[in-house]
Amino acid sequence: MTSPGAARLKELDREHHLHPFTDFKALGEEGSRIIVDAEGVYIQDADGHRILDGMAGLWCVNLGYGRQELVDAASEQLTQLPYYNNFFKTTHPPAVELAETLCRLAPAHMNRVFFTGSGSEANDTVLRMVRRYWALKGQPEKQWIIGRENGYHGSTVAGMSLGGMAPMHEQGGPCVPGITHIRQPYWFGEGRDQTPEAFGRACAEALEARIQELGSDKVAAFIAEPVQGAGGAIIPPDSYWPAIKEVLERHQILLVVDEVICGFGRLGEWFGSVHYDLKPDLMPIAKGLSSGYLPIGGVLVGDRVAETLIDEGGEFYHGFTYSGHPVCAAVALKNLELMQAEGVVERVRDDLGPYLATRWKSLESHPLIGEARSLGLIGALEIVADKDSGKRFDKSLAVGNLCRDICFETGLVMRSVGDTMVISPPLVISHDEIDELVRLAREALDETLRRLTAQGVE
Ligand SMILES: Cc1ncc(COP(=O)(O)O)c(CNc2cccc(C(=O)O)c2)c1O
Repeated sequence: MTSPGAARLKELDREHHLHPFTDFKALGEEGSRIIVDAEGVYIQDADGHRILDGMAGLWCVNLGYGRQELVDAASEQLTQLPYYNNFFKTTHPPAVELAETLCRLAPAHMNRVFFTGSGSEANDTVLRMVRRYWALKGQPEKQWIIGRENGYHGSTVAGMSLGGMAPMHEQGGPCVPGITHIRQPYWFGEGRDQTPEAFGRACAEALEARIQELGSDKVAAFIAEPVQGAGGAIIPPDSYWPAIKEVLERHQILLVVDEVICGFGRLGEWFGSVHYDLKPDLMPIAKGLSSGYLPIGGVLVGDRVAETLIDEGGEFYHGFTYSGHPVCAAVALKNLELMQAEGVVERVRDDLGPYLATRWKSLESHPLIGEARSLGLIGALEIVADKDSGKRFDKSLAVGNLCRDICFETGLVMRSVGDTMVISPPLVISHDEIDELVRLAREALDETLRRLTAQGVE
């Protein structure tokens, strides 16, 4: 059956398809963009527009589009064994080999992995494991989990509750009990009355204060992303993580480092935990694990939690139909093999990350930009109404969304988080493509400024 034309697809999409994180009515009125093809760092829509995908899909297409090796790995596994589960004391080669590979790439103390179908399911698993661990240790009252305001840990009820995004809580609440949030290390948005170093320490002191408030014997875990992604590519001050580590080491509290975005080379290391010298007890993963070609997630489990769950736990009543799905695992395994063979992570650390940092920083000279920051291949631009004061535009203007839509017109995907523009390109991007990304971003900022000026916006 031939696929309907673009116009027909848009009509059917409007009639039948409810999109994630979308104002359904507004999209119905505006119509959706049909993405039909992709190669390298580019996507192509049904109208023939070639667009540089500065977001690698949703922070996930780390190896870029069109990797035939991943297609072949899926095809071969589909032919060999399209599905079987790991429930009935059964397993299959892809799940075993992927588990071994992941544990070899993970920090030395992490030697077990539990597979899921997504990052949200990984964080649901984290919640279940944290509670189970402390019950097995004879401390079931250690129930509180501390997250951060504006942190993102998924869209299941547990993921939403672990995350600190108020609009999600207002829509999807009541949240899972026993979860509380402290301030985020967002210096540009919340800390510019202090030096970044002082602000980083102040955010860590907030963790200490909350632990004291709740009682150290009642706090089970702290969950955080190394760099907050969906919250706006929030790179913490250098003082933040060392201070957080010091607080956690003084209390018997598990550390959960959510690596769904920061994992698999995004920050120039296999995991953000390596970049920040963290020792997670639990590490949710997804996205770059398979470069987004097929859905797979999981939780890497540190020895002290794993050994308790194994030696004292008996049956752990938790799991999903697609936990360790053979085709998804086969693609993830090939993805990791290619990343290792091509030296992708090392190139982000030693070449592409530094190159992007220099080119990205040049955008800070733009009249609309208050800060241009990046780490590895994650970057953010803070759009401001006044460069000196950092004053923002009125939220009603939705300048970030305007800039995002203009980016698409100029041939670039950049994500807007409020008035913060975010990029997270594929890790196979070249210097020339980084130059093009920065040029297109500057063009979009110029056009955004032109339109605001034409509207009489100061
Ligand atoms: C840190 C983190 N943890 C968990 C999840 C949930 O993963 P799943 O989506 O696979 O259930 C995420 C997902 N992050 C995510 C997902 C969708 C959109 C955007 C955006 O920034 O627009 C970000 C994430 O960024």
